[in-house]
Amino acid sequence: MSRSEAVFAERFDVSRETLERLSNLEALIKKWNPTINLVARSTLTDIWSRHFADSAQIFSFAPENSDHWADFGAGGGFPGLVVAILALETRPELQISLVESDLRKSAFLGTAIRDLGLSARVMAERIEDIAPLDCDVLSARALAPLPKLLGFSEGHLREDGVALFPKGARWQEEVASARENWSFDIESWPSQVDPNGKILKITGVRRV
Ligand SMILES: C[S@@+](CC[C@H](N)C(=O)[O-])C[C@H]1O[C@@H](n2cnc3c(N)ncnc32)[C@H](O)[C@@H]1O
Repeated sequence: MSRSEAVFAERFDVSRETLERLSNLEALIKKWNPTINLVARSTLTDIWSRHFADSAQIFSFAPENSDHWADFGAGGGFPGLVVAILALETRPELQISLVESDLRKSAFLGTAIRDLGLSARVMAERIEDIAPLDCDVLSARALAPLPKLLGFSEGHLREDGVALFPKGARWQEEVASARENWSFDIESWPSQVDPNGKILKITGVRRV
């Protein structure tokens, strides 16, 4: 086991099977990345601490009784594929929808789901075009500023649902800007991978 795998395993207390699936995902990302740029090349040597840990911390903030998780702009599968891997053993009933409009990236997501034996569906469409998802957890990493994310959540996130958005150093500006048109409750936790970042947990989203 590599040092980064060992650190991840200790931090998130996951099984050997989960580690093996994450290792297989790492290999798939490295294989596909030169052609479709799933993650920044500079982070390829750091997939466990930059991408897997970031996704796993988001998973840890979701309510345990949630039943439908949607990841918007899933890209190379962060956090959505990692959520599907972590859910496989701990929450096998969780329905997972990965929305990704780029056809090559959505093909990658489909291949990863099949090869790793995961349970998730890929929607190769623009968020603006999909039918209401009726999800109770919505995540999006590196997709858009908060006001736009709240617009995306409208019509998809249940009234009592939870949005989980990792944000960087300017998160407070994004929250202030979102307050101009939206009312919501917010909790935030320091990100374990970005010293200036936060994980935002947003509930009770309504237009004002
Ligand atoms: C910067 S990438 C982030 C990918 C992934 N969430 C991550 O953190 O590694 C943003 C992704 O969102 C997708 N995307 C952007 N706008 C979208 C839209 N309107 N509907 C669906 N996907 C979209 C892009 O194709 C891209 O893969």
